[in-house]
Amino acid sequence: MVHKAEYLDDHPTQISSILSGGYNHPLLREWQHERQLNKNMFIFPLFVTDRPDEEEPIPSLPNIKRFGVNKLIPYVGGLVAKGLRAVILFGVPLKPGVKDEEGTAADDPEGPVIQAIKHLRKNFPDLYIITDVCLCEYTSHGHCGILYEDGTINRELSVRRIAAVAVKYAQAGANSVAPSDMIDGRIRDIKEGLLSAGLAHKTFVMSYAAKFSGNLYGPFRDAAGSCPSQGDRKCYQLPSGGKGLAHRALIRDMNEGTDGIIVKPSTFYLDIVADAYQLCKDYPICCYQVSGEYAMLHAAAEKNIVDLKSIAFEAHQGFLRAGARLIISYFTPEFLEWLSE
Ligand SMILES: NCc1[nH]cc(CCC(=O)O)c1CC(=O)O
Ligand SMILES: [Zn+2]
Ligand SMILES: [Zn+2]
Repeated sequence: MVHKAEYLDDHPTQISSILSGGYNHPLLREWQHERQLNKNMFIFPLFVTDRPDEEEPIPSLPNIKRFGVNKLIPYVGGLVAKGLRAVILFGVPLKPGVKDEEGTAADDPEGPVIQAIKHLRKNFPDLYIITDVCLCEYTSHGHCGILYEDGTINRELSVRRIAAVAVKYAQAGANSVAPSDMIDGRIRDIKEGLLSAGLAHKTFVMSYAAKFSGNLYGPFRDAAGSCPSQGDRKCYQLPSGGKGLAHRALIRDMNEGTDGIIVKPSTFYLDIVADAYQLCKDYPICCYQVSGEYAMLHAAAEKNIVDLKSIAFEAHQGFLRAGARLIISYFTPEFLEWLSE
């Protein structure tokens, strides 16, 4: 067995152990990045409500607010001026009584998402609009699909409904649809729906292909009011130890015709991101730094355990290192500033 390159035997000074010459200058340190963080990689999550004048902070998500359409446009305008390229929309229906078993409100033409798509499209023609597609914000039970009487997911009805919602968002002007339920077969139904609607050629299907069920979605569920009233999502979203299952889910969504791949959460799942980079090498890989990850970094910064800006760079550089090309991040407004400095 060989532990040492042969030529080193002639060099007792171990010249190959001297690495610091490669990073002793700030510019050199940047040259060591295979890829640099860039404004065009960032996708900003927006919570949109059906109360047009609402602008409401979310206590567990520092600096993030829920917006009604009237407040959304000026807010997004400020970010577009700083270089924002893409957003992902999450609907938050607040009107009492709109939630039902089937999530009917998800594609209500007067509902928050379709209204937001239309206003954003009109005001910012170049903004790339992705819509999260899920039923959990709209169902009375808070699950991501339609349920059988025994509370388990009715796959057939769920994916049909999710596909119908995705098509409505694309018809309203969304550039991309991102189904986040993880129910088998929804990518195929969405693609077929887009094809029948004549929209498949201009809609990017970005699947949450490896979405793990876990402890990091709490602040989001506060923001969106989408916590399941009974049970959890463990029967349709992956167990945290499920590396093999994650691979199979990535392959499933590629076979069903997805265009892009999201891995979520990110920081605790960088091995899965790296695996996706190999397994889905012909697809753009997107990391979603979820609400819990974001909130934890803020909490640590408030306790002076970390410096917020440095830790945010470190985390996001980790996503790129693992193989991500896109990042859904609540830090997007900060990065638009930081990357301008
Ligand atoms: N299914 C909807 C959805 N899409 C993205 C997130 C979470 C994002 C975050 O925590 O920032 C969720 C919530 C969930 O699965 O409970
Ligand atoms: Zn050996
Ligand atoms: Zn959901």
